[in-house]
Amino acid sequence: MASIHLDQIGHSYGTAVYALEKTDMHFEDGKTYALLGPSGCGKTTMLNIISGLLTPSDGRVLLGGTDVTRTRTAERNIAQVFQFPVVYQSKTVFENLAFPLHCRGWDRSRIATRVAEIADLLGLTSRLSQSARRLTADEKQLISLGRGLVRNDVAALLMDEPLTVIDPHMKFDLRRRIKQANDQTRHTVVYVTHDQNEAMTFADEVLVMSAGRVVQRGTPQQLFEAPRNLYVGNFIGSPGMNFVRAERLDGDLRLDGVPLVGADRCRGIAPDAEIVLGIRPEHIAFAQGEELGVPASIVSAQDHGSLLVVDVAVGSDRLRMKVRRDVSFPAGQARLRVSSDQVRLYVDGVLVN
Ligand SMILES: Nc1ncnc2c1ncn2[C@@H]1O[C@H](COP(=O)(O)OP(=O)(O)OP(=O)(O)O)[C@@H](O)[C@H]1O
Repeated sequence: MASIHLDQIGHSYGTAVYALEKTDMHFEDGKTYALLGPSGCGKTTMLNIISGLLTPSDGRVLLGGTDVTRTRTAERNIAQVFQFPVVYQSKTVFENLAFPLHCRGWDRSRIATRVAEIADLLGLTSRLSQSARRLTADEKQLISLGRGLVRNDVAALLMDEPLTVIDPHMKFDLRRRIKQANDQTRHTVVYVTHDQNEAMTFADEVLVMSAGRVVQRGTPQQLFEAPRNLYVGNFIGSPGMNFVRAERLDGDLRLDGVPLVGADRCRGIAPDAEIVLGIRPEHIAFAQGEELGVPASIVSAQDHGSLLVVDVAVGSDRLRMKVRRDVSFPAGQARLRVSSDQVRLYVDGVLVN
């Protein structure tokens, strides 16, 4: 395994607009990273620069400290898994999984042991002697994944939306299995996805991208708890963070007249700055009994499985809150309890506290 360093990397596909703006990015040896963002934000461009499928317009790629910017993909000692299965149709499942190990000159018994481990992990043991041609698209993609995971001596494992063709029912289980495999091998993994669930459950660190830039990188918890700007707050979470303008009175920040955040958290913020409160739907509840709460009216409720997402109006603002199905709440007017310590403050769209 190796660290990956993108040293002042940038890329343009021949136009004035950079698909990947100049950036310096370090991926630690043995950690799992997700590149997360909407279509066209530059995830695949970054991945292809790491794999060598693309030569960057600017900067250098270092694998384990060695400059590989001009080194061909085949010589970078990396494993890749793509969106669609790449299998040798004429070979059996066993032969497919064994292929990368044969190429490295492993002996037969070592290959058999390692292939058995990976097949077990991916639930392919009973299929090992079958021809790959007969498998479903799901199963073929499992083989591609298996081939990516089977070598534990690669510098890095690069995956580009590898679960796209996988049946949604299997995705959860498969994510768990890939994670489990990786916890054993401690590959350096860079995983491209536009699915935040995939990114947040799979990666040690997530890089949220927008328009050719990494706008925030952090652990799933950091991205959830302290989004650096409104874009990340919106993008992470389902539904995303609520943003409402705060009223500033006697130093406190209020929502519809109710104090939410104390003056101590506004220290250093210009007195005339417009402060926006970022509140996660998970951090709003209905106030109980005599408890002081923010007055609100219920607009609608949507079913999200075991939870309801309730749309509420507070003055002229709309907020969404997540409520357990078994919590009863009033049909019209309500009062909201907001977890003050979880409220984030933004000025000019950027997190300040
Ligand atoms: N070969 C190419 N030639 C010209 N422009 C390209 C090429 N490949 C990508 N682009 C452009 O570069 C930008 C970034 O594309 P990229 O594929 O890296 O984004 P992405 O986040 O991976 O998107 P997706 O999830 O849709 O694959 C987009 O505007 C895209 O249109």
